[in-house]
Amino acid sequence: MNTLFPIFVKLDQLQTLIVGGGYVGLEKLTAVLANSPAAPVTLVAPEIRAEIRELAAAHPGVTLVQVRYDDTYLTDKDLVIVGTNDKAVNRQVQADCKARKILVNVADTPPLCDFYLSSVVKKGDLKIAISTNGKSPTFAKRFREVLEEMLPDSLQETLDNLTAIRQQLTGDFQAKMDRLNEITKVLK
Ligand SMILES: C[C@@]1(CC(=O)O)C2=NC(=C\c3[nH]c(c(CCC(=O)O)c3CC(=O)O)Cc3[nH]c(c(CC(=O)O)c3CCC(=O)O)/C=C3\N/C(=C\2)[C@@H](CCC(=O)O)[C@]3(C)CC(=O)O)/[C@H]1CCC(=O)O
Ligand SMILES: NC(=O)c1ccc[n+]([C@@H]2O[C@H](COP(=O)([O-])OP(=O)(O)OC[C@H]3O[C@@H](n4cnc5c(N)ncnc54)[C@H](O)[C@@H]3O)[C@@H](O)[C@H]2O)c1
Repeated sequence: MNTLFPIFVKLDQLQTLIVGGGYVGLEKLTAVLANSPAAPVTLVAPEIRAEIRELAAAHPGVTLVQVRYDDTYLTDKDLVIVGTNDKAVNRQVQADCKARKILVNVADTPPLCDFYLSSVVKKGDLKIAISTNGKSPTFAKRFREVLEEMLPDSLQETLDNLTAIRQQLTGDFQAKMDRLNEITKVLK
């Protein structure tokens, strides 16, 4: 049973720390910025890949700190993603986060994660997050590609129309709900 509870997090209102500046750091920073381009993110690592520097140059919310991790970088952080090539460092960051009740993702080490990243399908305002419960990230990626292909670009127009209708509807809560359910029946 997949007991993970999906939520959509406002990363542009939170402080995120990424520890590690290699391929994993790049992958996770890319995932964060693809969804929340203005998110304040600090990335700390003694070596930082050139692609990460390019991303940081294009995203003013990103701060790069070229030093080894120490726990002072957890001050005022809400969310941490760690993926260094030193397992002892990864474990230490996880323990430091637990002590401070900060949610942490240890990339590639599911038992140490408080949350997983998901594959994300985007069509305008519609966003679908895919989890395989950690069973196969590759399946999640492929399924994202299938859904991206399947969903029409016109979906945004549908959402915009529904927003307009939603704002114009009068009556009590139940009446509005009934009307919106009636209008969207065609989707079933
Ligand atoms: C969805 C996505 C989001 C993202 O990272 O942004 C994501 N992994 C992605 C890709 C990917 N990751 C890996 C491969 C190589 C092929 C393969 O192993 O399948 C590929 C494929 C590729 O890159 O093509 C390696 C890998 N990943 C994990 C392990 C450890 C293990 O399984 O034990 C290992 C083995 C490491 C090793 O061998 O040492 C673990 C996790 N990876 C997760 C998320 C979480 C579960 C998500 C779920 O429930 O499915 C979880 C549990 C934790 C986490 O990292 O958050 C992103 C696709 C984005 C997209 O394109 O849509
Ligand atoms: N790259 C992948 O797709 C992938 C896939 C599966 C598993 N992994 C595993 O994930 C780990 C990281 O992979 P990678 O490809 O990003 O490695 P990498 O060698 O490209 O980068 C490692 C990063 O960790 C940083 N680092 C090391 N010690 C640190 C410290 N004390 N504080 C802060 N940062 C520190 C380094 O400076 C570097 O930026 C490895 O153990 C690897 O085996 C990677």
